[in-house]
Amino acid sequence: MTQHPPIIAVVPAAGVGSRMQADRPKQYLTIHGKTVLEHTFNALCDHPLITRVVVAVSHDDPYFDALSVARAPWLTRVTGGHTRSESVLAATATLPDASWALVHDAARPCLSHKDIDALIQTALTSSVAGAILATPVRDTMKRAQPDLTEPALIAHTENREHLWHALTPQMFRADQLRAALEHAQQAGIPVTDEASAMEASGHAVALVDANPANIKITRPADMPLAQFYLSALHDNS
Ligand SMILES: Nc1ccn([C@@H]2O[C@H](COP(=O)(O)OP(=O)(O)OP(=O)(O)O)[C@@H](O)[C@H]2O)c(=O)n1
Ligand SMILES: C[C@](O)(CO)[C@H](O)COP(=O)(O)O
Repeated sequence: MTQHPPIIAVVPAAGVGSRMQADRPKQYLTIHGKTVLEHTFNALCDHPLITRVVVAVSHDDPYFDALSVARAPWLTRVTGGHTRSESVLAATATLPDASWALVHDAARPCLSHKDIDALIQTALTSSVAGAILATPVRDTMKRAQPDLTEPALIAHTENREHLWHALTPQMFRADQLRAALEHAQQAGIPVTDEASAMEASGHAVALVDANPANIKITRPADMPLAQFYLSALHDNS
């Protein structure tokens, strides 16, 4: 790859983890002696093209300062918002316009070096505004009827052709991402990932076929899975 603007990782870590039902936000749960957030930082910092990390932490977070990385020179801390996109916007406000923002959930610690490489390669060399890691949908997809019955009832089977799961990291020029997030916020467009904001602003975004082991820890059953995938990643590195 030729000379390019700096690539700065943005880590939204201001969530409460309500679906995890733990005694603390899931990014501070421990796997193999390290918090989920520290595993995520390690995955990003081990990559030679990532020069800095900006983390968004909740305003009343009592855990972050206790981490040994809290005062690392490569780390900038900002205060997160009420939603994930507000947290990402607060972090992108600190980035130089011409830099690349590589946004990655704190809750996805099982990220491989190979997938970061593939994402960066696509974002830097394709004629698109940016790229995201994703995995093609494997299972038959059912749309449930909207009324909340128990059990839920199938309304119809969705066509899964060309359907992908959006993962992170998601990589865009910092100035374009900031403008797209601000536009979505002002227009009241709900965005659950950075690509949604970029799409709403008319940008083309590429999908990079990634390892499905890069799960977002969301519910209690995800913890043993993440533990397994982290062991497998380290055995193969
Ligand atoms: N206001 C928020 C909400 C979420 N996040 C971050 O965005 C990522 C993905 O969000 P999600 O899994 O939904 O996290 P939580 O909000 O923590 O979980 P839940 O929805 O179960 O409450 C996580 O790394 C989370 O810390 C954030 O930075 N700021
Ligand atoms: C960004 C994300 O992880 C991509 O799958 C996801 O959209 C986050 O959504 P959530 O509603 O915060 O779980």
